[in-house]
Amino acid sequence: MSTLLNRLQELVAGSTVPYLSFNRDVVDKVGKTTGLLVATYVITTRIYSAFFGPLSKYPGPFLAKFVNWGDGHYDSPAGTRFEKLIKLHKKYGHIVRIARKQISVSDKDMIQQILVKDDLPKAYNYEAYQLDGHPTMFDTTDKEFHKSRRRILSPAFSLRYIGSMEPLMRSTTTHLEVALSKSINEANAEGREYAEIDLWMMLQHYAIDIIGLAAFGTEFNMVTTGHHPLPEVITDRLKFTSFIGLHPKISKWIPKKQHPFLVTFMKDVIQNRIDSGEKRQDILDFLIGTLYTKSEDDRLQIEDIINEVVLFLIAGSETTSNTMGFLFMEMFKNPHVYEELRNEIDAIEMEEGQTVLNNSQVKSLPYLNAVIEETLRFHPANPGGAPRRTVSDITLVGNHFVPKNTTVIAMGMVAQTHPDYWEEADRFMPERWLDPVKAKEYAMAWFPFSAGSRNCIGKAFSLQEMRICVANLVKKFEFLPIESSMEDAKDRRQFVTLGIAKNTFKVRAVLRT
Ligand code: HEM
Repeated sequence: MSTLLNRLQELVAGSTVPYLSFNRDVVDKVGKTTGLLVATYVITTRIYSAFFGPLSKYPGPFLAKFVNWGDGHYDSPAGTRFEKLIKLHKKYGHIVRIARKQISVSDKDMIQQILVKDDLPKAYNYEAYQLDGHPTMFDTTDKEFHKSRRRILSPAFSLRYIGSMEPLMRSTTTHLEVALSKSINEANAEGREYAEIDLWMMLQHYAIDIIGLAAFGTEFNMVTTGHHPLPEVITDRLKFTSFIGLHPKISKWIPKKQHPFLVTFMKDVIQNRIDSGEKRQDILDFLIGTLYTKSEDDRLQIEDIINEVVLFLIAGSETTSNTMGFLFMEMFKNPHVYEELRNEIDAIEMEEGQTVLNNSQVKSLPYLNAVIEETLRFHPANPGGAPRRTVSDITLVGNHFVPKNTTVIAMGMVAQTHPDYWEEADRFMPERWLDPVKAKEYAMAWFPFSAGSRNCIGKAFSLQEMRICVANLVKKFEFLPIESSMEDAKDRRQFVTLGIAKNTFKVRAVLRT
């Protein structure tokens, strides 16, 4: 009783010291206990998930069992994440646990299941690409949203429509030939037998000119003039986009706005198109059409249109030009392939008055198609795989259980070079595609354009462009490798699209007579 009285007297006298120290003790104890409980919970659940959880049976790097690190973890040096994943698959097999809640899969049937049969939605890291809160057809993770966008844009990729793109592909090919011939003639005038040209850059300019015309009827003239501010801004964006895509956690804190130059440029293009009332039936036309649609769900805002068009410029340029660059590299490494292709193309005569081979002359050339397919097998534009997420528990072919909320990467690049599915898998061998029965079988393990509802909408477009460009270049020019360029080009990097570290590939070019 007297102690209680003493305490009361202390408090009344304003001495709060004992009171506070009593509280601090309690707080300390509660804090420590809570901390201990949380730590115990985290450690126990991590240990459980690492060694006993449903993903524990899948092999992978030891630390990956515990940490849910982002894709950036494997991306050192920058742009080489795909090489790390390939190595992990070589070491651990078709299913690798690459992070606590992430697996990478290279079994062809499982990939078909993930992308086609189960059609799993895209993983949330795609959202890092979204600008100003306006998702595009490529980066949305919402299946319904995607369906509606794809429906709007599909007509721009119908075979008939792509056929109508042919004249612009042929005229851009003519520009490319003129630019190349000019360099060669200048070199000859200076007494050199050949011109040294940057084939990589020339092909990039070519693809940008084509997609600029196809997407919104704008002539960039990159092939002729060598520069235009819009593609240059887009190239910068691509590097930024690649970084944020790999580091989605950091990217949450970075404001993601469309580049002001792109906004102003595109707003002008859209406004001019609306004011002129011109109907070009290009991608922009289909997008502008949505501004007047009755259905509110289908009505896009200007920002949506800008982001979609920019997406097409990105998705439709380096993917295609870099594939053609790799194709020439492979032909330099395999001269018999170059010779075979040249023979096939030389057998086609130019028609009276014709200066450029057209699509109907080249679309069914077996060897040309085989060389393109084989190039895409070794150098797919997206070698880092397609990340998807499980929205419920699933069982992959062969009874491999994968729980809900797991990121599953469909690692097509590994499947399409795996000895389980390919004879002489490491050899660049276009001939393998010439036997229709075998080709059908191989196609089941070939994913350069992905598969399922999120496959590449531009596949037919890019194939047509590559056939026309490669056939005409092979027919009219002789390209010869430069050893140092070939050596440099071995360093491949993926910044959204697969490319080469130096972004330049010099070759010697001669006019064929
Ligand atoms: C060699 C050329 C090309 C290759 C190898 C290629 C490859 C791919 C791949 C693998 C995807 C899926 C990406 C993912 O799941 O993250 C994709 C999607 C896409 N591609 Fe391509 N692409 C090429 C050319 C083009 C062209 C020329 C265009 C446009 C004209 C284009 C437009 C798109 C779009 C819009 C998507 C997103 C589709 C969707 O989610 O519905 N691509 N492409």
